[in-house]
Amino acid sequence: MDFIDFANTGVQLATNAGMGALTSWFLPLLYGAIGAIPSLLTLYSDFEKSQDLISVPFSDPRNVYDFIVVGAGSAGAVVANRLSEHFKVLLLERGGEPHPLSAVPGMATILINYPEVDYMYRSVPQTHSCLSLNQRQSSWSRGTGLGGSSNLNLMVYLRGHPLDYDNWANITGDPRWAYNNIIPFFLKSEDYCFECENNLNDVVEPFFHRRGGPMTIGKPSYNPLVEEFLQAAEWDGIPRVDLNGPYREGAAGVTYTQRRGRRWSTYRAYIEPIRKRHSLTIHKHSRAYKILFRGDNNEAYGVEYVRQGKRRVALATKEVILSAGSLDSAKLLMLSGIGPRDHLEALGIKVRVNAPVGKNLQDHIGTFPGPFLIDRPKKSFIVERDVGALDVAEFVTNGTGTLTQTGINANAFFSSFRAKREGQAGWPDTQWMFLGIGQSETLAHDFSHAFNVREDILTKFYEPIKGRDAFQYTVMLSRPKQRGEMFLRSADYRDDPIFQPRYFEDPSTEDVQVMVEGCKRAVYMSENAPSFKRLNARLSPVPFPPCRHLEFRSDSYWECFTRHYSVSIYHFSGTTAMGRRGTPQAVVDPELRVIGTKRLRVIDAGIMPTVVTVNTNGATIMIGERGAQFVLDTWSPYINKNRVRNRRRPDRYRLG
Ligand SMILES: Cc1cc2nc3c(=O)[nH]c(=O)nc-3n(C[C@H](O)[C@H](O)[C@H](O)COP(=O)(O)OP(=O)(O)OC[C@H]3O[C@@H](n4cnc5c(N)ncnc54)[C@H](O)[C@@H]3O)c2cc1C
Repeated sequence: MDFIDFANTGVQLATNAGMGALTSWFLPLLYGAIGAIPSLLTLYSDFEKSQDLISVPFSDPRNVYDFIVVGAGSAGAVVANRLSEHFKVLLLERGGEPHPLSAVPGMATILINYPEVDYMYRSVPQTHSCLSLNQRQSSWSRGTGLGGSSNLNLMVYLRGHPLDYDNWANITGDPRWAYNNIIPFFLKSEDYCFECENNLNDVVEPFFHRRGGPMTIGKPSYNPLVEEFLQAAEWDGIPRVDLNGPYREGAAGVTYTQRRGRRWSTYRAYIEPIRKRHSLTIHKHSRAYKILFRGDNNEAYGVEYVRQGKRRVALATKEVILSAGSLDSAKLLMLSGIGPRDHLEALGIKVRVNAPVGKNLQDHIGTFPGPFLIDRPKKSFIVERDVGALDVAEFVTNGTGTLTQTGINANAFFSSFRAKREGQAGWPDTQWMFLGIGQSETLAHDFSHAFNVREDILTKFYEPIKGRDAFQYTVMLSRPKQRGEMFLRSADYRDDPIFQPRYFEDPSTEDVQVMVEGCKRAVYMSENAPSFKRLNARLSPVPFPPCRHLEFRSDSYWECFTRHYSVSIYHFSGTTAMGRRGTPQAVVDPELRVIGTKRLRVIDAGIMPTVVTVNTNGATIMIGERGAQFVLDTWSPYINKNRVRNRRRPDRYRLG
């Protein structure tokens, strides 16, 4: 019984008991339930871990497979599925089962930054950004368990701009990464919910969508203020488009990885349906810490890992594939002797390949201009008003209603002064995520918890307007110029790496100026577009506390605001960048093989040579599909000889 079945039973009982009575005591119950989240998470994860422990055999079984895939996240789940259609695959995953609460989109922001579901990495203290964050450290969340960060993310599904991929094709010299050539891999994964289109004015390009793939994509049934936002964007010159087709600039209501209102993680899409597949073995609670190599040409033949506290070795007769995410695949490579020579030698790690691992680290940084107060009541989403017993019932029984949204309701992409000056007006470098959320009681606490922002500052900023209908934006720097880097803290795999993003440290200071322009444009549009004027939308009069000394709304105010209230949008990439062999940034070649080794690939968000200009999950799933196909093409002569195909296990999934 999953969470939804469990909740269904509860709702049935509650309905029988009389829904009116339920509604009156629901609010205290809701707050109680939110307060109990840490205990619920711990209880579930302890239980799940001990259940898994029972399944681990005492003696080592023969641990030999065709392929070992390390990490079952957005990309790894795809790779394990596609390869195990034809070959014996071991999928190693550091975490366990996805937490049942993660199925509820309305819980998404609340669940971030708990150790049971999130590795909770932190950047080093920043000097030009994140100034109002605790210790000036950006929160670098990473999802754990089967599904990885696709269990924890805010579910926005966007593929990216055509030029993102044409640029990759240029960098790699490989036309297979050009937009037109990767579209089939987006389509391969997609199960587009055409019937979820709930706004007649939205644009959908049917040619760029299909039904029937594993990954269901669609629009949530509840999307506050989105039509007003899209009309405002049009008024401001940003047309309505299908943001999952080709566009120059454009805006659209949000598309989520969602089926029947629930989160549709890569676990749900790619792993759950094939858990009985005979050729797939899953070892949960299994953390890889070293790749095994043999010979002078660094041929990978296995992985050392710790499973439920015990050291294990697994062998791969064909390839080892790292899909541990951009931060952990890079870490694993460095621990195994592939990385910058000086750095590895300083830690006493034997260098196999001197490679720029961790050097090209990129992320998207965001800030939150607003809130914009509105006069029409009940237009925005306010949790204590808009989530009642009936809403829970609606979600559980129909998969509709207020709980089907994560708080991000629409997106728009446009080009800043810099993009225009550089002749790239058709390749947007700024994103607005539109948040139709009002000023809930717990907003300061929730944002503080999710993004590591100082709660005292957010309380002063949001408290005076508590309970008001409102909306706000996340402005995101889609094409940052600055690059960061990551290092190992030590040669001990248990230590978190050191992450230095260097947000806003580009010598030109234009990264922050692009953000300032995005904030000012959001204010102008929100206060002047007719669709928002009808709601009397206006910027809250409360200035951001650390920037009080500056003229409110001036350029210097917005720069201060952006430097203080800046957070990671969790789009870490580029640490194991693909490129032409022999070029300084390349860690993997265009077929994702680790340069300087044999039988070793990286297939995850780390291979992006430049971060896509949109949220990264969609691109990472595509990388999983594209990468898996490279592997299958390499080993195609063996495919027909393989008999494991399509056989199913009698039990739920094989233990051991
Ligand atoms: C809070 C949050 C919100 C986000 N919101 C969005 C959004 O709305 N839309 C969007 O497009 N993108 C979003 N993203 C980004 C997106 O989810 C990621 O880019 C994407 O999931 C990365 O996929 P991946 O396969 O590279 O890594 P992951 O999905 O992180 O998978 C890595 C997996 O490897 C496992 N692992 C790590 N180390 C080891 C090891 N040593 N041994 C074994 N297993 C290991 C991990 O447990 C994990 O399961 C968000 C991310 C976060 C964290």
